[in-house]
Amino acid sequence: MGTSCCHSSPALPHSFFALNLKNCLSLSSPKASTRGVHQIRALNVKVMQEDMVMNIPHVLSVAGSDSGAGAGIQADLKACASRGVYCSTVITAVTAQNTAGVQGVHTVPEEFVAKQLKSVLSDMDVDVVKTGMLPSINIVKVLCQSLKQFPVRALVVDPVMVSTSGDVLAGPSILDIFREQLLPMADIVTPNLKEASALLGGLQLKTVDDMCSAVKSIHDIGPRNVLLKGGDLPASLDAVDVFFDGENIFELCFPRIKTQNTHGTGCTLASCIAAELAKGSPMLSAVKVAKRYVQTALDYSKDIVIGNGIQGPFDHLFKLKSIALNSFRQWAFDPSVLFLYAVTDSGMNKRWGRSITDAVEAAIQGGATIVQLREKDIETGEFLEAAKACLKICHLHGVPVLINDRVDVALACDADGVHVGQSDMPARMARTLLGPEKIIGVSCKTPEQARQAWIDGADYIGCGGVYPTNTKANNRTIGLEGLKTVCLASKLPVVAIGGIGVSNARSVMELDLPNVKGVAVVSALFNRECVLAETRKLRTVLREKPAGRK
Ligand SMILES: Nc1ncnc2c1ncn2[C@@H]1O[C@H](COP(=O)(O)OP(=O)(O)O)[C@@H](O)[C@H]1O
Ligand SMILES: Cc1ncc(COP(=O)(O)O)c(N)n1
Ligand SMILES: [Mg+2]
Repeated sequence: MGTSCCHSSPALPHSFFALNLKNCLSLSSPKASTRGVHQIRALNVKVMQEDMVMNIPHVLSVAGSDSGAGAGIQADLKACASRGVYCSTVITAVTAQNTAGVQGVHTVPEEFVAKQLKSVLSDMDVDVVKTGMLPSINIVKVLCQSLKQFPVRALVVDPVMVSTSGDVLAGPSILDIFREQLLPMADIVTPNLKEASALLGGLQLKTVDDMCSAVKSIHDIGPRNVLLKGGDLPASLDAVDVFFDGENIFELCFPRIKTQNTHGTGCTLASCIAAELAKGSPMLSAVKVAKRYVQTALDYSKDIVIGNGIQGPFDHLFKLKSIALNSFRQWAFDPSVLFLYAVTDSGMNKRWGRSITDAVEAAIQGGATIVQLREKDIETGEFLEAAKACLKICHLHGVPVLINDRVDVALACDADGVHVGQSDMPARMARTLLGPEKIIGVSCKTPEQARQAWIDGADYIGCGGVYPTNTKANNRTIGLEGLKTVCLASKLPVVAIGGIGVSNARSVMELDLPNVKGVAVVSALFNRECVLAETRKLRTVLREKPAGRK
């Protein structure tokens, strides 16, 4: 690795910050003076009189605005936010831009760029400056002056000249000042193929070998590290970026994602590098994380459609895909789905010679309103595949799917939620991992557990065993009385579970407890020859009006 001391001060995990704040004294190194950053600090900690305060890692993006919000300042804000880093902004140009290209550029006067720079840099503790579109020579000049006046710990330069759409964002007249002033101050410069070619006087760059020699020539201009991006290599090739730290060349090679949604990849990559450096990462790690991040975001967003042009933006927060998949689902959890709650059991299905998916399909045909996959004794890979297949079937019928216990499997297959027991992952932690919109159910036997489930952000309670059952070993039966006690103590909707079937489901419903929304059933559906017929029978029983009611 190169000479920058950021390489010799390994990053520490964030939990370290939290645990050791009281023990850390004066960990911040002095800010760099004129030439970029040799002193990337390992910890974002500073001393304020007696008290320790932790600075949130901070990137300042100096870039242009993209009205379509796929690239530029908007991409930088999203990338930093998703990497957990604060991002302030200095806007150098306002572009009229969409997925078809750039329709217009309005350059901000350099005096006003200087004013924005001063506002941010004189007040806030910026760790890393990341530059994007710098549309005039004078803007580059004021930026370089500001960096000398207010040194920061790292400078990431994305020498934006040509957008992914092929539009010119800074003309060739910018090249001299880039070469003479900006690049020599940079800790890393991240040109794409066209920009690298322009920096090298029009040199043709077509292969990875070309890229490997180009990074050395660009390094000679003065930046400490060079990352030459290969997004624009022929589509038949992998997405190869070449990194050079002054000593070693690294080819960072990832499979090319087949997608039109690559608008803003360059801005995002540079912002993500800046964000990782702001957290204290060494340069190569920052670059690797950034590349992986862009790859993952592209993969998640490969099928989204925003705009009618050829180059769409991608989703920095990796969420649009799951929203699109789950679009049948109501935004708020609807407790009425607990009505006929089918819980699978791999042992039972094996005994009857059917697959999980066949069992689930039959339960849905019979009228199940929600499905929980409770697979205690199969391998994770097999569980995940079965879960994906069940999700497809259930979603076709608008039926939500929950995963028992395995939050990892729920995340991996983008299930609708999880059901956790008292000895599984705490509901509060599951909520943190799954986010606000997923369904979380908790098994409760006591009013105290029910109260805790509410505090932890659960959506419903599974209460039982109401009747004796063989499905779960050492499971205390709480009876109808126990069910009543829990229900009266809780505001949450409840599904009754444990030994419930066609013969006794009505006694549960006839308790007439307003929060009992339905019954959850394992053996009565799946330990039978015909799952479809049993589910239908149960549905009929549940739908019967209580005696004496019209
Ligand atoms: N289709 C793709 N699949 C995977 N990675 C890609 C794809 N297109 C671009 N990238 C990656 O996105 C980043 C930005 O690259 P590039 O598009 O070359 O820069 P720019 O957006 O500045 O033109 C690079 O890490 C590149 O390898
Ligand atoms: C305002 C602005 N800045 C930068 C880019 C480069 O975009 P890309 O990351 O796709 O190369 C852009 N299209 N618009
Ligand atoms: Mg690109």
